Amino acid sequence: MASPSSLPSPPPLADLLAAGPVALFLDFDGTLVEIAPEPGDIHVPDSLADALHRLHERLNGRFALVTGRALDDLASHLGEVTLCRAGSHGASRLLPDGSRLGDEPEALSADCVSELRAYAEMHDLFYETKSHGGALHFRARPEKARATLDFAHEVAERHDLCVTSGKGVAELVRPGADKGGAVRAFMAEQPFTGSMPIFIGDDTTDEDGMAAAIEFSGFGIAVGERDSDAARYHLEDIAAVHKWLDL
Ligand SMILES: O=P(O)(O)OC[C@H]1O[C@H](O[C@H]2O[C@H](CO)[C@@H](O)[C@H](O)[C@H]2O)[C@H](O)[C@@H](O)[C@@H]1O
Repeated sequence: MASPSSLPSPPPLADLLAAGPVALFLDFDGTLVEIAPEPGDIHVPDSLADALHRLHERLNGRFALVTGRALDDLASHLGEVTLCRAGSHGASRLLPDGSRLGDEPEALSADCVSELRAYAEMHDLFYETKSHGGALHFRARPEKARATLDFAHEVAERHDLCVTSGKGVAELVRPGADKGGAVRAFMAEQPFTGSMPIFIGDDTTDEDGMAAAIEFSGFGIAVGERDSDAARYHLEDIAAVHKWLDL
């Protein structure tokens, strides 16, 4: 596990592009936009969507957003985009024209959602309704982190689900929902095939995306103050990400 301070800064993107075709996979919360107290509170600059479309052009279409948010939620913050994007931790994937890449994942059962909602209410947590999962947010109640994670694992076992844990959150998802799956799915498509993937992210869920980038001879860039197993490089914060990408 590498600490942020032990990882170097990445070479300039222009140098990497000059050496050969590069594909960029970008996380959203904590990488492109600042973390906020609750999921709906994020501030997304009006200029961000246009800047990402310019980046998509610069990379000749080898560009994808890969987020834990559901894609409809992403669109409610970023607007409708004509970019490759994977939501619900990589399980729900769209191409720039809006056509689907792979199957749409199933939603959680009503029973499971009721159980999660009841737990959130009882323990004063924020419950985030998601298209293909259910998230228990304990950012405002950090003392509840351990118990919430234990509860999430117990629910996952009973409902044949998995748990993804991120910054202040435990989420129930369908098995196979991870960001590595999104990287592999896009890398099998033109214009990504044969390029060197770079995955940039700030959270534990991004480690799967970075590990998948390594499978294709690429690498990961960890953002912020989190130790990383998979990253080769480090960028200090969101401003540094924007600067490196020239957004
Ligand atoms: O993969 P990402 O794009 O980083 O999405 C991960 C989760 O992001 C959101 O939660 C996180 O950001 C919130 C807003 O800043 C913050 O309040 C929360 O504590 C963070 O966990 C989103 O709500 C989740 O659905 C995503 O899975």
